[in-house]
Amino acid sequence: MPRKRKLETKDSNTQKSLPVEVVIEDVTTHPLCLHGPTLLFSTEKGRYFACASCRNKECTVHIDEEDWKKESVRKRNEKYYSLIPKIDKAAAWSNFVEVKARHYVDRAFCSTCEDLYLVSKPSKKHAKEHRIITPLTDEQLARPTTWLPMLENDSVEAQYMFTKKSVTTVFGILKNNNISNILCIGTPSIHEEAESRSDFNSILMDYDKRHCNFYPPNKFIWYNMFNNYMFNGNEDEKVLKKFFKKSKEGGICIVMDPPFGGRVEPLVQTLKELTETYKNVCDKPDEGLLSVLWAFPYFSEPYITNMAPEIKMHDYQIEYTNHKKFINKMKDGRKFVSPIRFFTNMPLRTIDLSNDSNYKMCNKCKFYVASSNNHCHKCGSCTSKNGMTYKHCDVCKRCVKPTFLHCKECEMCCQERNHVCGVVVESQSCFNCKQKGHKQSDCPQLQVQNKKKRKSA
Ligand SMILES: C[S@@+](CC[C@H](N)C(=O)[O-])C[C@H]1O[C@@H](n2cnc3c(N)ncnc32)[C@H](O)[C@@H]1O
Ligand SMILES: [Zn+2]
Ligand SMILES: [Zn+2]
Ligand SMILES: [Zn+2]
Ligand SMILES: [Zn+2]
Ligand SMILES: [Zn+2]
Repeated sequence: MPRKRKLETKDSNTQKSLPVEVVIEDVTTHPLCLHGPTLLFSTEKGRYFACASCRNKECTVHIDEEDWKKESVRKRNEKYYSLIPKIDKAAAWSNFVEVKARHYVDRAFCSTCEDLYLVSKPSKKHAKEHRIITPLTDEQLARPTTWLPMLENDSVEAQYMFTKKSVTTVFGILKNNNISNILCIGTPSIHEEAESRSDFNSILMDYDKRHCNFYPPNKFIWYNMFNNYMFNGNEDEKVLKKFFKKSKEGGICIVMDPPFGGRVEPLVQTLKELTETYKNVCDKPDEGLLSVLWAFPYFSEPYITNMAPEIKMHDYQIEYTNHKKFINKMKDGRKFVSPIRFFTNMPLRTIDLSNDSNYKMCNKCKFYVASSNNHCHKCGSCTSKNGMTYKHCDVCKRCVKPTFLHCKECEMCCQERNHVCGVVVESQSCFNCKQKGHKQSDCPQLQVQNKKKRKSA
């Protein structure tokens, strides 16, 4: 009798083992929610439209695909045309100019109202309990990420800022690729740095609309990266197209750092749509995907390379200033290793880490890898993903984490600690699709293929 297998499923959108897929298609005909067009999700139980914003629990729009065909449902959804907020960028900019013209002690920002104002001339009364930040120097106005309170709602906006060192690494990579135009998606600290330099031109697209208080209308777009939605519509489309046109001659790169729980499929779709716009505007029909430097967890690698094979993962461990979870993990005394890596379609050899003693040049791979990474001659690559030194298993014919041991019963390498034969552990990945939580023999991908084969036979 076959042993009963327990499959742990986790109800998060981190794509660990949740059988929910995003259907990739044109979203402009989808129902709306306050965050722009919804995405179409597909599960075993059926397909439905829901908020595109990553794990947004506050947004309750949920419409079954079948119901969307009904006139009454469509009518009810129309209200969102007028409900979706817009921002007055011109007014925000003239306010900034007025505030900037005054002495720094007169400048203040109310974090509760998201309002930049003059202490001597408050535009409205800010209640006692409001969080006021004052004074504000020129330097602070130029770098709001250094003092704006972080939005730390982990599920939706989770803001984690790059350290200075990581910012420097990004600019080094861009320089090595002759890039002078940066489309910053969810990377305000890269935008700030670019704006402070004369050799770069940049635009920020972010869901945090507080940034509109500090930039002229052509430098910031209030944006949802999961459905490629610009809240100010046509006005923003023109701004983006103008930016693309201007970058026709110099190189251009998208530098993107999505919230960590974000889904890969809609993000890749966004990259493709932005590339299409660029190609049309700049009349470059034969260009491939725009250059991209995308910060994301290493365990997303199979999903990203599956959807966009030209995007490769580099071994650089991106550092953040305020990752609470990161810092907590360090309490047990172990050296903390950031799980965030760069994914890029630029040549990996252009990531020069010669000044960083935590990295070494692999002469076989021809790019920098973590010093702890070992080049495996059997696999033909530096195989570590998570910063540990992996070891090769001759039975599985691949390198595995050092905490794994080959189990004859399970016919695969399994986490050594607490291993129970037959129980598939969340952290184990399938040899076929690399997804976690099931073995190759249970791979849904292979089952679909087998079904198709059976049908055609
Ligand atoms: C992990 S932080 C990255 C910050 C970056 N490391 C930096 O130093 O500039 C995620 C960023 O994406 C933005 N963001 C969150 N959800 C978004 C969405 N749906 N669309 C666009 N931007 C979003 C956040 O406001 C934040 O700036
Ligand atoms: Zn206030
Ligand atoms: Zn190597
Ligand atoms: Zn190996
Ligand atoms: Zn093995
Ligand atoms: Zn599988």
